[in-house]
Amino acid sequence: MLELVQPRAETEDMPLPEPVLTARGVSYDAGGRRLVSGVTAGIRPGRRTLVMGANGAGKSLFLRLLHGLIQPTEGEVLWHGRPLDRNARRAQAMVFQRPVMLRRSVLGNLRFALGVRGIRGSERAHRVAEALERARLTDLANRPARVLSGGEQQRLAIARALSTAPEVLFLDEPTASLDPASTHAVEELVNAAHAAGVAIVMITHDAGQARRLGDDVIFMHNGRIAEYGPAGRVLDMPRSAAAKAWLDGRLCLSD
Ligand SMILES: Nc1ncnc2c1ncn2[C@@H]1O[C@H](COP(=O)(O)OP(=O)(O)OP(=O)(O)O)[C@@H](O)[C@H]1O
Repeated sequence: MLELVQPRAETEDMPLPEPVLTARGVSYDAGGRRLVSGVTAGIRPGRRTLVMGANGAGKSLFLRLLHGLIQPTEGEVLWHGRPLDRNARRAQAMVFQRPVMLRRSVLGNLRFALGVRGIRGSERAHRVAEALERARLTDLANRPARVLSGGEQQRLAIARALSTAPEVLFLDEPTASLDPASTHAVEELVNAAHAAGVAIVMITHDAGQARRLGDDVIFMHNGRIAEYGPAGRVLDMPRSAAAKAWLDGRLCLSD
């Protein structure tokens, strides 16, 4: 029987809520290699889970598996205890390091994302206005989204994702190419989403960011979860050799 790998009540007195997403013994093979290997983990509602690990450790693949963008070779991903389906994916949103912008205005990008989910009329207008304000892009609403700066595009991508009211927001290194001010703006958006009850699953290489944002940290190594626990504990007192080495700057590649 598989044991769920998730933070025990190491520093918390409250019982843990049921995971919204569960990976059970998930493996993923491609190119004749096992790239994700036997990952078992639960993503809990209302938590910010930061996924860390060296380049090539399998972090992006793990997020894609959780979001249902790729299918496990072995094992399963469960959404509220049931197999992931199209409706489950619609209750989730994903933002990439290089945001995907439609060839439309800022406003058009927001309207489109809501329209394809059947949200129209005054509800859509309300959500668009809220997203523009949240992303601090109201003044740029009519500008083509593709001419925005990297930071502005990332704010738009996150606000667009949040406008669809997801239960889970996946972020794959959203601040990797941003300056400190833009990084701060993105972190504010992530925290606003967290305050609204959205479960956050975010990849970062930045231990400072993981300390600022993380409730939990999943540390990956060679396609496996080396460690999963409360962020402060994992970052300050790592138990796995891989996390210790990475935090000491000794683990540069997933070797
Ligand atoms: N479709 C594929 N076919 C073959 N190999 C792949 C495929 N997708 C990913 N890989 C390999 O799987 C490994 C894990 O990839 P992944 O993108 O998950 O790493 P990561 O931890 O997100 O790395 P980084 O921090 O560099 O973004 C890498 O060695 C990558 O080259």
